[in-house]
Amino acid sequence: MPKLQVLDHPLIQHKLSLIRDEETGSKEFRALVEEVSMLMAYEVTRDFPLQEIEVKTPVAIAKSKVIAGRKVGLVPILRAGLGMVDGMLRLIPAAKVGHVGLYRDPETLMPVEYYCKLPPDIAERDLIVIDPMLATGGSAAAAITFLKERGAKNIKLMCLIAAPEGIAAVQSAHDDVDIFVAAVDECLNDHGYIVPGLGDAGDRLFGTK
Ligand SMILES: O=P(O)(O)OC[C@H]1O[C@H](OP(=O)(O)OP(=O)(O)O)[C@H](O)[C@@H]1O
Ligand SMILES: O=c1cc[nH]c(=O)[nH]1
Ligand SMILES: [Mg+2]
Repeated sequence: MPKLQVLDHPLIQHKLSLIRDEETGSKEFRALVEEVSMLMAYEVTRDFPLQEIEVKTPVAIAKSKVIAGRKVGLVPILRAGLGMVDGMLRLIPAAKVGHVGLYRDPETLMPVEYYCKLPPDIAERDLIVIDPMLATGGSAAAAITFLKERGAKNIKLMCLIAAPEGIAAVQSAHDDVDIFVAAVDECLNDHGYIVPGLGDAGDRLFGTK
C-alpha cells in the first residue's frame, strides 16, 4: 500500500490557514504557497539516502554526510503546480523541472492534456509531481500515467490540500506512489471543488477568474 503522509508541522499548518483565507490576495498567496512548498520539500526528501564523506575543516578531518547521488525531477502540473516550484528549488536547487499541462474540463471534471515537456532522463530521476489541489484525483493520476508511459519509475506526489476521493483515486491507479499533503479536507462539492479547500488554486495564484 502506498504511503499517505499528512505533514502537520505547525509552520505548514499556520501558513496553510493563511492560504485558505479568502481575504488573502494573489501576492501573499503566491509567497505562502512557495514557503509551504519549501517546508514540505524538507519532509518529502527525508528518505533520500546519505553517504559518508570526509571534509577537511579548518581544524581537522570530519566524517560528514552528503546525499548519495540522487537525481531529482520536479513535475508541476500546470498551471497551479507552478506556484510550488520555486519553493522546492530553494531546497533542491539541482533538480530538473518537467512540465505537464492539464486542465480539468469543468463539465466532465476529466483532465485534458495540453502540454508535456520533460527532462530526457526521467527514468533515472526521483520524480516529485506537484500540484496544490488533489480533488477528484483525475489530473494527478493522469500526470503520473504520462510519466510512467515515458519511463518514469520512482514517483512521489505532493499536494497542499487533498480530498479523500482524490487520495483514493491516485492510490487505486498508482499503488507505488507515496502521497504527501498538508491537509485532507472533508469532501468535494457538486462542481468538484474541495470543501472547505481554498477555491481555485490557479486563479488565486495568477489573479485570473
Ligand atoms: O483532482 P482533480 O479533480 O483533477 O482537480 C485538481 C486539478 O484542478 C486544478 O487545476 P485546473 O484544472 O483548475 O487548472 P489550472 O491549474 O490551470 O487552474 C488543480 O490545480 C489540479 O490540477
Ligand atoms: O478545490 C479545487 C479543486 C480543483 N482545483 C482547484 O483549484 N481547487
Ligand atoms: Mg484552476
